[in-house]
Amino acid sequence: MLTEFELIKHCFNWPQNNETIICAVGDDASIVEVPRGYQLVQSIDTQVADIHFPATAPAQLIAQRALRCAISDLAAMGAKPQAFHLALSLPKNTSQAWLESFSLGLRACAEEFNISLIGGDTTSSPALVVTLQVQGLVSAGKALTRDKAQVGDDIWLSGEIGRSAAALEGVLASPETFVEKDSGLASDYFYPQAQINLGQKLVGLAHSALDISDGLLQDASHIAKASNVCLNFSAAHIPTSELAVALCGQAEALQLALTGGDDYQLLFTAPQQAHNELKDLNCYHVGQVEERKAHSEWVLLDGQTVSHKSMGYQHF
Ligand SMILES: Nc1ncnc2c1ncn2[C@@H]1O[C@H](COP(=O)(O)OP(=O)(O)OP(=O)(O)O)[C@@H](O)[C@H]1O
Ligand SMILES: Cc1ncc(C[n+]2csc(CCOP(=O)(O)O)c2C)c(N)n1
Ligand SMILES: [Mg+2]
Repeated sequence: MLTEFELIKHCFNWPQNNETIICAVGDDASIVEVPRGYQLVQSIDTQVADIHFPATAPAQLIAQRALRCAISDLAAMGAKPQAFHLALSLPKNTSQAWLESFSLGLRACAEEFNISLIGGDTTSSPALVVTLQVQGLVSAGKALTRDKAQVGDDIWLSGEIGRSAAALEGVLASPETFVEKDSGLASDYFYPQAQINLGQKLVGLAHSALDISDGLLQDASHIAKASNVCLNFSAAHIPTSELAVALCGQAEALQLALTGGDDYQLLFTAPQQAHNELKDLNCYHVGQVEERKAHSEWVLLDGQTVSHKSMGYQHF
């Protein structure tokens, strides 16, 4: 195995092409410029082997999936990706080939989303842990947040949900066999489609937004609580995928869409006058924001209390 410093130089010090990056990999800390009129949006995301991804999945997939999941939080805030830090904790026996594959996957994904690696930290560890701090830029005061949903807003989804959760059983059965992106559900798991372009288009259009990582119902409750409103979903309008229905049936596909997580689609609310524009952006109208009566539910399905045992993924 390479030494700690050889490894950083060899795998994580590639040229950056972004004039807002003043100091990147190699110094004690990074320095970035925030252009006048913009604010910096920052988020940190940890992924642990066999909790967030199968430890035996190809390294290049682990890397790019982790970056896609992390920048999804920038999409949810309407930010344009700028830079990221990588904290990598590696088992002592990690091979150079594994590291090179991880680095290639990370770099390809960073280039696809035009985001620069500006630093990080590398340690040994009993388990593989990938932590990504990501940051992006948004016009000052314009970021999308969870706390501005208004009674009367339409509720929208950026795409089909439940696809990745439907893929999980198959992915866990043989993670090392997945190689290339295709039209199957495993691609939804390994290549979550962070809604970076849509997120920026929603600035000025949506009142509130988040990305769905834990499951629609659980994540919806974050908007409801932050905005002190009730989100009432229409089950018939939740966009499940034909592939998931074919694999596990209509009822299970809906259940996975509501509570499965790993979607990385955006859930957002917008005033009714934005309806046509959002339809043109291929978004799905899935419910209404309503007044919440004291002590009543934050999230309803067809006006009813949600009876599902789990509302989404919980670590503890
Ligand atoms: N250990 C912590 N210390 C301080 N703040 C935290 C900590 N863990 C989470 N948070 C904050 O709590 C909020 C919810 O965190 P969470 O990780 O659930 O974000 P998320 O976007 O909902 O999910 P995801 O982790 O899938 O991106 C965020 O504002 C996050 O910054
Ligand atoms: C191997 C494997 N097993 C289970 C899952 C399901 N899963 C794990 S964490 C999580 C929520 C998001 O995490 P966080 O809230 O930490 O961002 C979900 C849906 C997976 N992705 N991979
Ligand atoms: Mg999020």
